[in-house]
Amino acid sequence: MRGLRILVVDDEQDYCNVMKVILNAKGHQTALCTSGADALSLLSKNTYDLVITDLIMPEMDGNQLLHEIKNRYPDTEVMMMTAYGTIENAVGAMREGAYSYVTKGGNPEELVREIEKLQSMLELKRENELLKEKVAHVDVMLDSKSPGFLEMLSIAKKAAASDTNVLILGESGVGKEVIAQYIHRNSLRKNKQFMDLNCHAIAETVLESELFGHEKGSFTGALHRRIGRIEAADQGTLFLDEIGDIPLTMQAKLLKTIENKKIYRMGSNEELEVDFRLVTATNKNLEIEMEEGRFREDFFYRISTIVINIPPLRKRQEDIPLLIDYFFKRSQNEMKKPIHRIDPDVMDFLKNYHYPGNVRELKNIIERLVVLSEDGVVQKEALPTFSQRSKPENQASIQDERGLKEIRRETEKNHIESVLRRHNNNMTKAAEVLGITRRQLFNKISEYNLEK
Ligand SMILES: Nc1ncnc2c1ncn2[C@@H]1O[C@H](COP(=O)(O)OP(=O)(O)OP(=O)(O)O)[C@@H](O)[C@H]1O
Repeated sequence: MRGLRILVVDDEQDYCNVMKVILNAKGHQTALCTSGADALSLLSKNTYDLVITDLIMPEMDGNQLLHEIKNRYPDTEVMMMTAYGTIENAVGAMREGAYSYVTKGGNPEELVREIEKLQSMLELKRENELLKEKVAHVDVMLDSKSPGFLEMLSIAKKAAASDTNVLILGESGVGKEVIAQYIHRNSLRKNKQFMDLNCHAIAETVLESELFGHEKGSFTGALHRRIGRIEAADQGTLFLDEIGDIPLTMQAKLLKTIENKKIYRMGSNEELEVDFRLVTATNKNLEIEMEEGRFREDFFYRISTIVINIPPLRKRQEDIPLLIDYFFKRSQNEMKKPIHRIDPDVMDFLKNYHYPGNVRELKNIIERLVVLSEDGVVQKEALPTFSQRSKPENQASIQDERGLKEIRRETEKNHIESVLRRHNNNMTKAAEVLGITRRQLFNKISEYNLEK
């Protein structure tokens, strides 16, 4: 079991010191202070799982301290220490939210047992939260008939069993996060936290605070202490998506963290030990990023002990029918809209489309089809506009040689057409959705020769 972060509060310094020896010997991290005011000051800077406080102290007594703690830090548990003869007070404290009480000067085993009970309870609480999270994420489809995908899965499974850093590569929407979670679920860390962070387009200070956390007041706007993702991933898995987007300075900081397994929250001198497995992902070509000086080589070698390449959906055509079936079932369940007929043209399209947006695009198209279905029937008119126009055989837009202007015009035209259709040609509504005036919309309609 993971040791707890404990704060002992007692006006007798010697007693505090003895407690520290006992608690640290049991694997806990113990901090000490000799008054309620000092305790509150420490609590405002550090996080503790448990405060063990003497009941009788000058100025602020244990009950007052308990009251403050429960008000300000409801997740921190409090244990009362009480001398013989004041047990009633301690029982009263439990009514106020104290976890339990122990007799001061009694057998230390009593204290150790109480803390062990608390550890089990906290562990259970954490596992419960994780379980809830997992149920939300576990709904994926990894059956496959594609040799490339199956080989990738087998590498992922082997990687999961080790504790090495994994880098997942693949186009946008292929399921990099899905595989990161698969690795976590198949690893020894599966009962601990899976913390993820998408590093794309996050300002550097925000990214630093997201990763490392910060103390209250460490920068303008830091109104509260915040635990960073790295700290929260302790004993679990940290998944950093879009790793190719993080600035060089942050790469250097992360490299140091991976090597030392230690962090400081922003604005704090307290060194925190962290133990996590790092999984990263990107759709960028990191070799080019390194050549062009945007990605550190030493960082690359650290994070890429095992590299997993997820093939794009167009290279695993044989899996498309499985995924179609899976997403139809899932969408029907989620939306409570049973489907009993799918227009054969829709199926034909779904099976032959080249899915530049990969599994995400397939999933979105099917969700759309189910939303737009009427009386359990999926009509071909419900397909997105681009797909009604392009026949499967001319969908190879990877070799599209048109200029940007033409592409922009086509996208604009298709989008206006689909918004108009969705709103039954209601010009006011469509103009509002498109963010233009009615007059501008009229002009676009005549420019693109769209039928109203
Ligand atoms: N095998 C799968 N089973 C179920 N859903 C999947 C599967 N693969 C991908 N998806 C779904 O497709 C969407 C995209 O997946 P994911 O976010 O993992 O892709 P990604 O490669 O990380 O994308 P990006 O590069 O844009 O971050 C998600 O909604 C995800 O749930």
